[in-house]
Amino acid sequence: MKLSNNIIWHYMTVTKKNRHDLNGHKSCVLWFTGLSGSGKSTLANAVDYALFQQNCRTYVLDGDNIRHGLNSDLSFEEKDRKENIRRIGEVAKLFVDSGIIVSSAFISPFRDDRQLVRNMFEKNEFIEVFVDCPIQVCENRDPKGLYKKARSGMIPGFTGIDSPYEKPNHPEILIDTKQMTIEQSVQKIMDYLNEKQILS
Ligand SMILES: Nc1ncnc2c1ncn2[C@@H]1O[C@H](COP(=O)(O)OS(=O)(=O)O)[C@@H](OP(=O)(O)O)[C@H]1O
Ligand SMILES: Nc1ncnc2c1ncn2[C@@H]1O[C@H](COP(=O)(O)OP(=O)(O)O)[C@@H](O)[C@H]1O
Repeated sequence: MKLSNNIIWHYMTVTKKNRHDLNGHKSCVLWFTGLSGSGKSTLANAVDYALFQQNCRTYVLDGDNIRHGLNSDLSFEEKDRKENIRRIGEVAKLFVDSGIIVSSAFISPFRDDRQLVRNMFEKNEFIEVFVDCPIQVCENRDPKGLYKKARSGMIPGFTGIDSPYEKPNHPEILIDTKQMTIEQSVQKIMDYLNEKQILS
């Protein structure tokens, strides 16, 4: 059932294109997805910094941070993860509409949910970055001690242990953080943005 009837879209005078022209670059979302500990937050932060250094308008949306506020009512059950990603997709869309280059760092374990977000955007605006890293490596890194807790049964439904992660089939960018350094990864992403003429 549609909950909101009689709602009519109001078109604003300042367009997304106007904002791109003002900023000197286009806007997009770099959608980092991968296991906990794969390096999503590290890379989102590093790319954000690299872009900021080039005078780009940027922002990071990070799973842990958003779950402290906007999505603090959501759990890690499948239906709540779905709602988590849907809301972040909508927030990212607002940022992209405002001319900003968004780096989002959410596990976003389900293909359908990522596809739903992709469908919210225009062509070339949604850039899926698969932060690929074997679970053994993530578990060795265990930057927050969560794998240890999950293995001891303290966090039921932990992604990669007893909750699934569905790898992207055709990500725009694949980063193997077992093999690549943070600097190499940032360079690969910057090269992609330049190649797609997002930064010009
Ligand atoms: N059950 C379970 N499974 C996975 N992760 C868990 C869980 N419980 C808490 N955490 C912590 O929450 C962070 C993931 O939040 P996300 O919003 O990115 O998850 S999701 O996209 O809704 O699946 C995740 O952050 P990252 O480690 O940065 O990925 C964890 O720190
Ligand atoms: N090549 C790499 N790329 C990204 N992170 C790396 C890499 N090598 C080691 N790390 C480390 O792995 C950890 C990844 O943690 P984090 O970025 O919080 O991952 P996630 O956000 O996916 O949970 C950090 O401590 C980071 O310093």
